Order: sequence, then C-alpha cells, then structure tokens
Amino acid sequence: MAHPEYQYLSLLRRLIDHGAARVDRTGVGTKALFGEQMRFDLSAGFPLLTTKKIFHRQAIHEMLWFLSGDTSIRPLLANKVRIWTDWPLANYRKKSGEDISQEDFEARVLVDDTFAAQWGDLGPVYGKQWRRWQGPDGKVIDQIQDLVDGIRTNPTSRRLLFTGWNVADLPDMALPPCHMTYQFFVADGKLSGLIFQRSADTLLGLPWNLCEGALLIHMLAHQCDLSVGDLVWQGGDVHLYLNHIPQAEEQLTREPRPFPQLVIKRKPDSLFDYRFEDFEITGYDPHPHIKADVAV
Ligand SMILES: Nc1nc(=O)c2c([nH]1)NC[C@@H]1CN(c3ccc(C(=O)N[C@@H](CCC(=O)O)C(=O)O)cc3)CN21
Ligand SMILES: O=c1ccn([C@H]2C[C@H](O)[C@@H](COP(=O)(O)O)O2)c(=O)[nH]1
Repeated sequence: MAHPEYQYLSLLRRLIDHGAARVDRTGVGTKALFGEQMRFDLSAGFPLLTTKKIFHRQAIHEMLWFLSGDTSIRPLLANKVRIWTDWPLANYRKKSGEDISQEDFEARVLVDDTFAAQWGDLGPVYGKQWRRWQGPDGKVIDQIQDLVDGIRTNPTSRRLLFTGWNVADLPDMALPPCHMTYQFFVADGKLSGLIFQRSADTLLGLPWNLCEGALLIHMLAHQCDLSVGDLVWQGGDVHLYLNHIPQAEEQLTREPRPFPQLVIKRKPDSLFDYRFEDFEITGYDPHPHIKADVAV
C-alpha cells in the first residue's frame, strides 16, 4: 500500500494544479479546493508528516493548552510556542499605534499581568468553548468531560462530539475556530475520530492539525481503555497560500519515510492531567524543515 502521507502530497499537487484562485481575508491569495478527506490508521503509525520536519513539541503544547481551557497566549509563550502571537500583536499595534517588536510584545505578556489580561487574550476561542461553553441559563458546559463520559458509558452513541463553533461568541474571537467540530466512533475496542475543519492552510496549519487530532484520539483512547482506530480529516475550504507554492513544490520532490510512534509514558487520573513530559515521539526521521510565512 502507498504510504499514507501521499494523501497529503497529492492534495498539495492538486491544489497547485487545479485549485481555484481566490482572494482571501489576509490579502495573500490562495488556490483552493472544496471538500477534501484523508484517513490515517493510527495503529499503523503516528501521522506526523515526514516530508518536512513538523515541530511536534509545539503542537503537543498547543493541544494541552486547548484542553486546559485557557485562551491567553501567555502559557504558550511560557513554553516557547509563538504561533498565536501574530493576531494579538496586530491588534495591539493597531489600537495602541505603538510599533512594538514581536519579542518585546511577548516579553510584556509574560511579565505584566495587566498587559497580558488586556492584550494577550484571544477571546472565547477553542479552550473556552471546549471546556466552558456558557449556556443561556448561565450553566457552564464542559464538552470534553461530557465526551469522555459518553465514550465510557455509551460508546455506540452517535452524539460523541464537541464543537468550538459558538455562533454567539464568534464576534469576540481573535479568529473563529478552523478545526471546529470533532466526532468520535467506537467499534471493536478501537476509538476513531473525525475532524471537520472549515478552513485549512494546507502547508502550515494542516500538518499541525493532523498531529494534534491524532494526539487527542490517543489521549482519549488511553483514558477510556480503548485502542486507536482511524483519524479521519475533512476540510471545507482547503487552500494553499500563493506564497507557499515554492515550498509545496520543494516538499513534493521528497519521498515519505516511515511514520513515527507516539508513546504515552504515564496514565494520569483524568484527560486533563497529562503533562508535556508524558509524551514521546519515537522513530521520527523527517526531511529538513521548510520555512514559510504565515498569513495573518
Ligand atoms: N494563515 C494561518 N494559518 C494557520 O495555520 C493558522 C492561522 N493562520 N491562524 C491561527 C493558527 C495559528 N497556527 C499556526 C501559525 C503558524 C504556524 C507556523 O508558522 N509554523 C511553522 C513554524 C513555526 C515556528 O517556527 O515555530 C511551521 O513550519 O510549521 C503554524 C500554525 C495555525 N493557525
Ligand atoms: O488550526 C488551524 C487554524 C487556522 N488555520 C488557517 C486556515 C486559514 O488559512 C486561516 C484562518 O483564516 P479564516 O479566514 O478564518 O478562514 O488559518 C489552519 O489551517 N489551522
């Protein structure tokens, strides 16, 4: 069987060859396809792309941050994860008129509590909706805890899902959720998960989304005494930014190598008690990193 990474590489190829040219919110421009799907059998390996190095250390931190319910970039910065800085930074520069550098902005968020509260928060993004969805009656809903309970007590339920797409809260979010809905399925002692992603930056964001989706399935399966099944990824507007085409062409010259394995070294009492040190990726031997600028 062909290496599963060819699903991703063939998507890059099709985007370059057949994507519809579009003007997008960022002004960069994209080539886009609508309605794409990929499937990875997690028992056969961890889907961390090998045709370029993916910074999985940062991706693991991001997933733990979502699960913690936090929406400030401060805990990310404390772990040297800088992928979310651009949005609050642009907001601060615009509103304050101060031409602050990214480094200085990040340093202030880290040391100054008042500054961090005012400028370092992304609004009611992923973590808030996943863990603290506010009901109309003021009741707070923990969608992830409910999911864990559901998988354990009613594994054939067709309602094992959670979503970040809280319509009423969208205007207050720095960015509306991209990987917006997750659904789960238990069969033959295996847990599978499906991600619906309304908008996918195929070169930069998507490899992280696959890594983090796979990590979440592993964690849920670990907690619910199941083994891992498939990660199914579905994308709505799946795009390649025009300034990423040379990087995509470079990546397409490379041959996939075997996927690594994820080792979870400890079983904590709950899904929310995992620490970064509990995870190890073994056997990862990727091609070199390919640098690309993120569209803000
Ligand atoms: N245009 C865009 N693409 C995204 O993927 C994206 C957004 N915006 N906005 C919100 C988050 C932030 N995410 C990001 C942002 C940056 C990188 C990025 O630049 N990754 C580089 C290296 C990062 C580094 O040097 O630490 C990579 O090669 O993966 C990845 C995901 C995913 N999301
Ligand atoms: O996890 C993520 C988060 C974001 N993205 C990408 C997808 C788009 O390129 C932008 C978001 O812009 P919108 O105009 O809100 O669609 O970020 C991603 O791929 N993965």
